[in-house]
Amino acid sequence: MLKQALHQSHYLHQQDWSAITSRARIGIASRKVWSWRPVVSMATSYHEDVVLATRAVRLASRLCQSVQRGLLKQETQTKADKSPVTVADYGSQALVSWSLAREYPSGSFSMVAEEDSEDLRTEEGAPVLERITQLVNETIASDATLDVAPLSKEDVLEAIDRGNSEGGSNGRHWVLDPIDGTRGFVRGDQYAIALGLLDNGKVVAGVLGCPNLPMESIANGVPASSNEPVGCLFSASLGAGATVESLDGSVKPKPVHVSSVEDTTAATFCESYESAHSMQDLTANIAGVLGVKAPPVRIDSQAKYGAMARGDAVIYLRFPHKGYREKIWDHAAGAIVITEAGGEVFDAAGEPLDFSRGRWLDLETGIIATNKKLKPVVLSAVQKCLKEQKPSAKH
Ligand SMILES: Nc1ncnc2c1ncn2[C@@H]1O[C@H](COP(=O)(O)O)[C@@H](O)[C@H]1OP(=O)(O)O
Ligand SMILES: [Mg+2]
Ligand SMILES: [Mg+2]
Ligand SMILES: [Mg+2]
Repeated sequence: MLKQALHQSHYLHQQDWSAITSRARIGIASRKVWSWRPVVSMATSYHEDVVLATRAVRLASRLCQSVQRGLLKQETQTKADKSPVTVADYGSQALVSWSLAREYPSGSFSMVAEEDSEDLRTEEGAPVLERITQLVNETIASDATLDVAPLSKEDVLEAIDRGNSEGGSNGRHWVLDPIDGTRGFVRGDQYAIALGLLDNGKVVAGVLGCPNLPMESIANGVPASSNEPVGCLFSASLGAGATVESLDGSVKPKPVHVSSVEDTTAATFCESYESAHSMQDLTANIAGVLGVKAPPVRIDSQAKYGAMARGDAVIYLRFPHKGYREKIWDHAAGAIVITEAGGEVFDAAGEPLDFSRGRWLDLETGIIATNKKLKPVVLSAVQKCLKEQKPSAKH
């Protein structure tokens, strides 16, 4: 409560500041950009936030790419919830947090992020922290635009822990999954650095860095080799559409749109690579009811949302096993990329995802994304299959 009250008072203060200086801020790249705004409306532009988010995600992507290239077994730990976490998860979170927070007045930055520094503060965590700090500093040093002193281990811990916000329905909060799809990352497959922005409980901007996603369509699976660059960056902000560009900047942003397929028999669907993350027997039933003929495109992480936003697949079905609670950082960036590309993301009741409730998403069984035309028929197939599911397998 106290935190929220403090946040709100900053928020009000910043409204005044923003009104006075908004004109001066536009287009000045070398100056610090504070981008507080009073209310969510179609007239509000989140362009500057997307610029900041893009810079942060690119920086973190470089660290992740470097770790994935030389991934060593001892660089993977298992968290208490049995999900793997690597030095890259921590390093990515530290870099995004550091990169964004330096643009904000002290104490006014809020971020809801997956990782925390607890394990790194133990004796066992000391060498891991050492390695993360080294990776963070190497990445910063490799960026010619950043002329800053190296971060200390304490700076890195602090940056990671800046992700401890509870989010909620008031004010502005960044939402970060530093590596979404850690299992895919460890396997050498798809993963994403997913960064969203909440304004009064609504996702208003999002950037998805997908270092292993080819710029060409993966409708027929991920090609083994390609002349197109690998590494995509999707971005979107409220009312401004969604774009894709190459992560390395060699291909400029171009608008993306979800598939316009209206006939489910011609539709393709995507889902988790990991069968432990989604009930693939249920999704196969749903696909059967819809008459989908093609086999699913199975890839890790929110890269699925990016791929869908440019039409590589028409439907995304995600039905975690009983007891799993979805987190906001696993969907915030992906959801706005899809909606700004003309699609919809909803739960089994047909409701849009509610990001205003804190760190978790409270939703009615499963997450579905598709185009607006197909929503009713997909929803009805989902509801039919859920009803027919054996009680023991139900959520
Ligand atoms: N048991 C689980 N069920 C569903 N999702 C999970 C489970 N464990 C981890 N996840 C999260 O699912 C997402 C990736 O799923 P997928 O690749 O199947 O779409 C990630 O956010 C991953 O977390 P993490 O960010 O730690 O990788
Ligand atoms: Mg994780
Ligand atoms: Mg995740
Ligand atoms: Mg993660």
